[in-house]
Order: sequence, then structure tokens, then C-alpha cells
Amino acid sequence: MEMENNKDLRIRSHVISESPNRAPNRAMLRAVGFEDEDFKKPMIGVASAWAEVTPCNMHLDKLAIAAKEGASKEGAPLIFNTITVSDGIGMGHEGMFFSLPSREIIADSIETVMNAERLDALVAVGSCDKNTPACLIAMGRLNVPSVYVYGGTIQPGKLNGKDLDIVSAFEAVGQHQVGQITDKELHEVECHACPGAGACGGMYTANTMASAVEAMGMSLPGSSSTPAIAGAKEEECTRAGEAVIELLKKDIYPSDIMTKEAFENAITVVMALGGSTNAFLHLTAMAHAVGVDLSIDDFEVVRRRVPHLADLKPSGRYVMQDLNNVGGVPAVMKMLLKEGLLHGDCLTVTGKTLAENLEEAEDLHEGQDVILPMGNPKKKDGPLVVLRGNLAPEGAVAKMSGLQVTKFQGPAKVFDSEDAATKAIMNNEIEEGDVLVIRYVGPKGGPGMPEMLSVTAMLVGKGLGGKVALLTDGRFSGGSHGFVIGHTAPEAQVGGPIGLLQHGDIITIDSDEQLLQMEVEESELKARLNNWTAPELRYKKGVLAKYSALVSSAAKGAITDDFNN
Ligand SMILES: CC[C@H](C)C(=O)C(=O)O
Ligand SMILES: [Mg+2]
Repeated sequence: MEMENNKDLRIRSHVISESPNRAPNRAMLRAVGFEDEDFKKPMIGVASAWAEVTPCNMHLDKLAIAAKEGASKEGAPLIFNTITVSDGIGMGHEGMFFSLPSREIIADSIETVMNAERLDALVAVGSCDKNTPACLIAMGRLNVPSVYVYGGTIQPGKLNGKDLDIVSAFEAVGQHQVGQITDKELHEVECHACPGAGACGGMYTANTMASAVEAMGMSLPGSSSTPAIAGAKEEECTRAGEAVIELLKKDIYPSDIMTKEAFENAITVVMALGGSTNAFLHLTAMAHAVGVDLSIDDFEVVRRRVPHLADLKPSGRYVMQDLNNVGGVPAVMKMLLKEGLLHGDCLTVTGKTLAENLEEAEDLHEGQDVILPMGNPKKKDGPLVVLRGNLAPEGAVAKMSGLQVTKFQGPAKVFDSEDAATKAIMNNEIEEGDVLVIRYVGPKGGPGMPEMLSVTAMLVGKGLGGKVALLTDGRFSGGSHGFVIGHTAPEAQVGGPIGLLQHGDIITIDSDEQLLQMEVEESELKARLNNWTAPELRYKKGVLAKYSALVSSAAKGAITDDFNN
């Protein structure tokens, strides 16, 4: 391998590839195909979240092999697997408790393999919701030269000339419940919503986080919007394998790229695209991993200067593939950069700055209407708003996209589980003007801070979207929309005010004033707190028991290694 100025790129693997003492270690690698020459090359980990348990990840095996091919030109790549779970499959039942914890498990597993085998650099291939933040958390912790590859968005499903996606199926449940569609029609939607490989097609969490990571410069230009089944996706992976070798040569590390300004660029793109509220949790956790101080209040600073421009599902008409067809995320960023809304001098995994990358990007196509012009946005500022008040001293997050109103006041109908709330909706006990409260579903209390898509989609399907407010210490899927406020912190399980709410309390939600308030006297709240005791945690052993014991507040990203607080 002719390295530039013969620099030794084995920044960590030399402890294995040199000295007689490491002959046994090398013997193991010879069994997997290493030869003498390979021990002179940098060892590249290719972390793959390939799995058959979700359409998002079913094709990642091919992508990991393409990345390995790219890295093998000047490196010695080794593929290893991590896990994934599917939010779409876990939604609405106990399985969803394991969704957010899987982010930690994936990050921990990549960190563990990379460190245990002293690998020099990393290409991570992920797709479903938690994969992208988990891979970036691992990259932040490891701080070895790294490139992320997103598996790509799914194509829209087609039924009777209409585009469908997974949220269509969730919302069809509500339509079926009120008799708007028949059993047969519901079955048709089930059979056509997801046509093949790829992550959920709207501007949901997977596409949100992929776009955010491209905006941060940790994936190749255009790779967040390239569809899963496009031939370009495998070619991107090969280039990612080549790119990570160049990063090794140039001593470019995640900490050089994942700067505060890069996180501000990520937040800017999330706000402009109207992305998932999960970005609050994930970007905060990624920043913690790389040692950048990022709080939910940083989102608010960016939100106020960035308009919501994208007509993308869940509240808009289009899906990620439509955005890709009119220029993709690079074209959006090119427009934002021209408006002075991005830090163009941020370094990226191409070795160039964001501005230099965008010089090569095409503009949004003439006549397209996926992205609205700066002068006529969907909303003059970002749709993901941080609220505070006596209900959320540490903060809560409201998703305002697609709403005409910014204020809501109504009586609380309080439930201590998603199941209980779902039954109430199905029994028509939840009416227009109510504030539906679901609590004890936070990071510790859930545990795992489950997403409430089944509930929000049922409300939409029943025609109550935006007419009933949903307040929770849990979180929302990127597919949720309506008047929804999540991440209410502190959570009920730790004595947060949401745990003191009673049926009938009046709640005021005002996104202009960024207020989340219960109209209850302070003395009454004190009396309620005196009578409150924490319910027993649901899990006494295994993954969720460990998670409940370690997880932080949602306001800190629901991280599990918050030991320096
Ligand atoms: C569409 C919902 C998707 C499965 C999800 O969970 C998210 O976007 O967070
Ligand atoms: Mg999700």
C-alpha cells in the first residue's frame, strides 16, 4: 500500500499487527482472510445494522459489502453487525419500550467491537430510526475517522392511484374504527403501504436524522435523500469506504466535524424540513458523545431564524423520494446557505467544507413545489418548539407543523398508560377540545419513552387531529402530527408535575409564548406532591431494568452515560 508520505495509518491496530507477542491475535485474523500485506494496512470497521426484521434494513448487507470494497483499496476492512429494531413493528404495544433503548445498545455495540479489536476507522451503515443517532453516538465516543452511510428511504406504496406509506396504515386504523373504511379497504392499505426496502418515506425520524447527519457533514453529499433501491446507493457506499481512508490520511476525526456549528447546521435543516421531534433527543445525545454542549434551548435559537419550507409528510403532501427527485437535501442546503442560514465553513467527511461541497450541488429544480420559496414558507419559523411552564420546568417539545392554531386550552383527560388512552379514544370518551394526557411513559417510567404514533394516528383517522391536544412525557414518532407535545420533563416517574395532573385540570398550551401551564394553584400542587409516591418500575431485570436505572431526562437526550452531571 503506497500511503501518502508513507504515513502509518494504523493509529490503533499497530498493537495487533506488530510484535511477535501478537502472533496469536494475527493468527485469528488470518483465519478470516488476512495475509501479510493486510497487517501493513489500516484496519477499517464496517458496522452494519443489516437485519430482516424491518424493511429499513433488509438491504444493508449489500451496502456494507460495497463499503468494504471501497475501503479495501487501501485498507483492511472487516464487516461486523449490530442490531436494529423496527418502530413501525414495535408501535402501539410493549415492543415500543425497547425502541429508544436500542439506540444505546447499537452505540454500545459498535463502540465495543471497534475498541476490542483496535480498529483504526469506521464506516457505519444504518437505516431505521435509532440506527443513525446510535452510529453517530458511537463515532463521537470513539473519535476515530468515520463516515456514516444511510440505507435510504423507501419508495411510496401505490393504491388506487394514491401514494401510501406506513403512516397511511396507522391512520387507516382510525378511519376503520369510525367506519370510514371497510375491513377489506384496511387490508388493502396494509398490503400496499410498504412496497420494499427502505426507511419510512415521509420526513419521519429516519429521514430526519439522515438529513441532519448530512447537514453535519458526517455522511457524503446527497446520501441522505438517495432512495434505498437506487443504484446510486451502493456506489455511495463504495465512495464512503474510500472516503474514510482519506480521512485517515488527513487526520480528520469526528471531533473536527461534529462541532457546535455543525449541530446548528443539523438543527437548521431539521427545522426547514419540518422533521421529527426525535431530533431533539438524538442530536443532544450525539453532542454529549462528542463533548459538544448542546441543550434543547439551542434548538429554539435556531428555530426562530429558520422557516419551515418543506411540504413533506406527515403534515405535507410529499415523501423523501420526491425531494430527491427535485435536488435532494444538498439543493435545500444550497438555498439555506445562500440565505446565510448555514455555517458554510464546517469541515465534512469529503475533506472539504460544507460550502465547497454545495458548490457542486444542483439547485432545486425549476417549478418544483416540494420545497417552498423563502418568501412564502409553510411557517415563518421552525415547527418544533420548546415549551416551558409549571408543567415542564425542564422543557417539553411541541410539533406545530401543519397546524393553523398556536394556542390550545382545555380540560385534561389523564391516563397512566398508552393502552388506557387508546381504549378511551376507541370508546369515544375523548372529545374535541380535550387535552389528552398520557404519562408514566417517560425515559424511566415507560420505560424507554415510547412513541405515541398509534394514538396520534388514531386521533387523525377519527377526524380529531389538531382538535384534541396530546401531552405526554413520552415521545412521538416522526409520523405523528396534530397538536402534540412530548418529552415533558421532569417525567412523572421521578415526580415531575405531569404526574400531579388530575382529570379536569385546565391546561394552557401556547407555542407563541412557549408556554405549557396547568391552571392549578401552587398550594394545591404542593398538597398533591405531598401525597404522591413513585410507582414501582415495570421491569426488575434485563435490558429495561438497566435502562431505567441509567437513563437521563429527555431534556438531556435520554442518555445513559450521564455520570459527569
Ligand atoms: C412513521 C413512523 C416511523 C415508523 C417512526 O417511528 C418515526 O418516524 O419515528
Ligand atoms: Mg420512530
